[in-house]
Amino acid sequence: MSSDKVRLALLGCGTVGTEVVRLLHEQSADLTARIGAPLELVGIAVRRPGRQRGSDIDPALFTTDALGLVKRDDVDVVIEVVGGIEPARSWLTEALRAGKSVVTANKALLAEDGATLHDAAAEGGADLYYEAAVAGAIPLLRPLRESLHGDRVTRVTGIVNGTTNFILSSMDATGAGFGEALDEATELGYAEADPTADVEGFDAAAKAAILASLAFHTRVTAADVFREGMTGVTAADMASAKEMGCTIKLLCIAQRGPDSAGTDSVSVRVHPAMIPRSHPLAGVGDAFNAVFVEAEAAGQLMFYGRGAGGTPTASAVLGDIVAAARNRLSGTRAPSESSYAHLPIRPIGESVTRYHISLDVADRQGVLATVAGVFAQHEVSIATVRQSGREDDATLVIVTHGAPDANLAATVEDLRALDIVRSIASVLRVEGGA
Ligand SMILES: NC(=O)C1=CN([C@@H]2O[C@H](COP(=O)(O)OP(=O)(O)OC[C@H]3O[C@@H](n4cnc5c(N)ncnc54)[C@H](OP(=O)(O)O)[C@@H]3O)[C@@H](O)[C@H]2O)C=CC1
Ligand SMILES: N[C@@H](CC=O)C(=O)O
Repeated sequence: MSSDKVRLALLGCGTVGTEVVRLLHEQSADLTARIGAPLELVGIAVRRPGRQRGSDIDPALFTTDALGLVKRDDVDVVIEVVGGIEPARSWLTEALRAGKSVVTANKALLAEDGATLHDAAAEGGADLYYEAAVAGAIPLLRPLRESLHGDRVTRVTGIVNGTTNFILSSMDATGAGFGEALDEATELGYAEADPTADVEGFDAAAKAAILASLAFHTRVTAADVFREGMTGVTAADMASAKEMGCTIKLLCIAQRGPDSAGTDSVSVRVHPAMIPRSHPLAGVGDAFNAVFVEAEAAGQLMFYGRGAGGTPTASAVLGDIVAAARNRLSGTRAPSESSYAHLPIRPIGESVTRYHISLDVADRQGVLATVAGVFAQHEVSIATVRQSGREDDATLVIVTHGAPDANLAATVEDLRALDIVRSIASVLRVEGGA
């Protein structure tokens, strides 16, 4: 690298990439002053080079040959904002092994096979930065990776998907059902044409794996994360949550602690849950993200902001570019990521949570005793019971004390088999509060 410039290759120029280019142009003088040398964008790889990008980018920069661009000798920093596993993994391992710094927003790749990227970075003595991969603009990974390294993080609870938070906030505010709220999110440009990754929790699970890996110094992949989407949350569930002084959020929860045999382990899960309105995450509305970190010495910390969108995400990418460029000029490297702990993953069956169960029952004599008996049989303690309706049209809403997921699953299975239980309308976890 010549010390007069830091040369950048950009892979992808869509929602995030276009904003990265705009900010690089608009903030060029400030960035030069902060880094100590100018940044030069030497090429942009895309699929369709002729496409209108909505900003005045020199057309000569575009190429469809991403690998060729990565391999260019004059490239110092590779910025990947394409997404997906392949070919992104091949491009980035090639760059890192060759000693080029990498900045990526690719949560799917980091969660599925982060180890390959970290190994390639170690092999090439190169920097791998990915602040934008979780919670967009919110500075979160650097605090976990650096500021909290003297502490022991015990739990991370977050709203890390903007689309689903918009949908659930709208259901809460208007009483709308899931479909109606999703249509609104699509109209306003929050939800993608195919919202599966968001509403089924895949996006949040990838982010949860990255957060857990950093928080607990261990390797967690997307496959280790228990995942349940939020498509089953109904207007009735939201109304029930309101009656309890709660709302419903799609949460990612990563916890460190002993498993049933007393071994230090981690559990990572993504699912909708009721939380009390007094919980710090309950007030996080619209498409905002927030992450609540609990550490032994620091106590409780809250990170809040915009978790998606081209400009907020580009802010995090630019921060990483500055860090990588400074390191190259000074011949230093980012603090390496520690994954020394090798903690086992605790199965979901051992997760202890409170539950809210809504049953449609025939209101015959003894129904309550029969239902309560099933809970007792599986050692699930009942905290409250509420009945509404009469005769063949009654609803029982039961809230439990904390119980292992496996016990609750067995309870629900046995309840389903009772002829007085016509249907189980919903089973939702309850998090936060006493
Ligand atoms: N959008 C957001 O709010 C956030 C996104 N991210 C992450 O950022 C990354 C980018 O997301 P986003 O900008 O929304 O995605 P887009 O789909 O808007 O853009 C993807 C870009 O990649 C290009 N591309 C796709 N395949 C290839 C290929 N084989 N070779 C070269 N270029 C290719 C596309 O080219 P073309 O334009 O020609 O089609 C496009 O420019 C993803 O990893 C995403 O998860 C992270 C946080 C938030
Ligand atoms: N689809 C994601 C985008 C950012 O990661 C979201 O809605 O949060």
